[in-house]
Amino acid sequence: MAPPQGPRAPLEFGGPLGAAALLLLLPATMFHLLLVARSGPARLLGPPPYLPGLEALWSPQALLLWLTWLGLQAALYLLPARKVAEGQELKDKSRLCYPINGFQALVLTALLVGLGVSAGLPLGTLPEMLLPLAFSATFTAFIFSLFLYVKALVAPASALAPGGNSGNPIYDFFLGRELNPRIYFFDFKYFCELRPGLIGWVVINLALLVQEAELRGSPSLAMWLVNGFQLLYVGDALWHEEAVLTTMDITHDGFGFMLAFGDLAWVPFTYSLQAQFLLYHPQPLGLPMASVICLINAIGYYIFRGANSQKNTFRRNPSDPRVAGLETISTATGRQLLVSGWWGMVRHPNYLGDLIMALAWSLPCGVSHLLPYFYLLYFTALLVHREARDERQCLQKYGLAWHEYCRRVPYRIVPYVY
Ligand SMILES: NC(=O)C1=CN([C@@H]2O[C@H](COP(=O)(O)OP(=O)(O)OC[C@H]3O[C@@H](n4cnc5c(N)ncnc54)[C@H](OP(=O)(O)O)[C@@H]3O)[C@@H](O)[C@H]2O)C=CC1
Ligand SMILES: CC(C)CCC[C@@H](C)[C@H]1CC=C2C3=C(CC[C@@]21C)[C@@]1(C)CC[C@H](O)C(C)(C)[C@@H]1CC3
Repeated sequence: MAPPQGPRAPLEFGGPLGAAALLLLLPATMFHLLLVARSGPARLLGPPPYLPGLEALWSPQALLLWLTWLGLQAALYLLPARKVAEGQELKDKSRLCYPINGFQALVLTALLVGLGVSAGLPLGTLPEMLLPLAFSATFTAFIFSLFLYVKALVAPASALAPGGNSGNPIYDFFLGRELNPRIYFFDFKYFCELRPGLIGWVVINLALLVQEAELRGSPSLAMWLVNGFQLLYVGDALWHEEAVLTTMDITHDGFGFMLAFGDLAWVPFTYSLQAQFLLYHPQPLGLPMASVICLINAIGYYIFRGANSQKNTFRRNPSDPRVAGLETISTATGRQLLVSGWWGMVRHPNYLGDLIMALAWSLPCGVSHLLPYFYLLYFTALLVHREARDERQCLQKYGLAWHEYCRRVPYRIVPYVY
């Protein structure tokens, strides 16, 4: 059994009390958003329109559907992959292998859903099941996190994450103890981060579009835009699946309730909020405004993809001709930091692009309600917090070289603002 690492890693998220509050607050916020999106006034701030009873939340059919979905995605994960990629080096100097077949899973899911719809599957009824489905996803995330917590008790110390091993069970349950929990080749964190939630988000959006078409004759332009933008985002994530192996979630964070709930419940049921809002609150959108919004999304995507690809290319092979001409700072670890190109503009250009896209996803919903802007607000808070965590880790890793980088590139996310 692995001993707890003690209080060496500083506690995050407000320690055990903060973690306990988040355990309740995150699911409560998700249900609040689901209820408010379908209510007439759609008021983000204020009490929910009603408190659902257990009969509105608990449905064996929804649980069965949810488990079938997880099973389908797990089966697609296990299919032969076009490539097997190596992850970052671990504490014991080994590297784990990951199948690169996420995009294939998206395409096969689309084919299966298409086949199902042509065989009479009532996709348009899915929006009515969102509440019990979200409840099933939350329930499974709790049970799954318990399993992960217990599994970590028998994991070797070298398999534990730097945080999440404080010895406080609530805090550790929330943050996650084991870095890469696996059963043989099946990596739970990698699977959850990119498959059931992200692909589920796209399917929920599509079901909302289908229901809107059934209700009003055809989907609105606003609904098309939201569906198109978010499909591009998910498709891009799965196309560049290998890049997720260098994100903080995979390389640093343990797998516990925060990520299990985030991946399985929060992403599909709250990231589809704009499409949910549009189904119940149709918004007029003219072609000129739609073109402006498309341009905003394109600019955001260009920055997001450019910055992420530049860093990934550089980390994989610094002498790649696409990045070889960029200016760098050497660090004591032997790794270098880019100080020109996207990473010379601000210290997190990828966050900037992501935030611009988040704005483009809300704009089709008009400006009469705050609710569709929830994602933008939450995402700004998430990225500011994430950026602070990343800066702490980089300072620890690179010391003086990081100070030099901050001096050369003073702004964090938005040039001349922040
Ligand atoms: N939609 C959503 O809900 C979310 C989306 N995201 C997106 O995920 C993507 C990945 O984000 P995230 O994992 O947080 O962080 P990043 O991809 O920005 O990775 C940060 C790491 O990049 C390396 N790095 C930092 N500066 C430089 C530099 N100048 N030169 C070279 N390497 C550098 C450091 O690691 P090292 O030096 O060790 O390589 C650092 O720890 C982002 O695009 C973000 O917007 C993130 C969270 C949620
Ligand atoms: C529930 C809490 C409020 C916090 C949970 C956070 C998670 C929802 C996010 C943490 C990092 C994420 C990433 C993506 C989705 C959201 C979560 C899981 C990502 C897969 C989205 C698509 C991007 O292209 C990406 C770069 C692959 C993202 C990686 C990080």
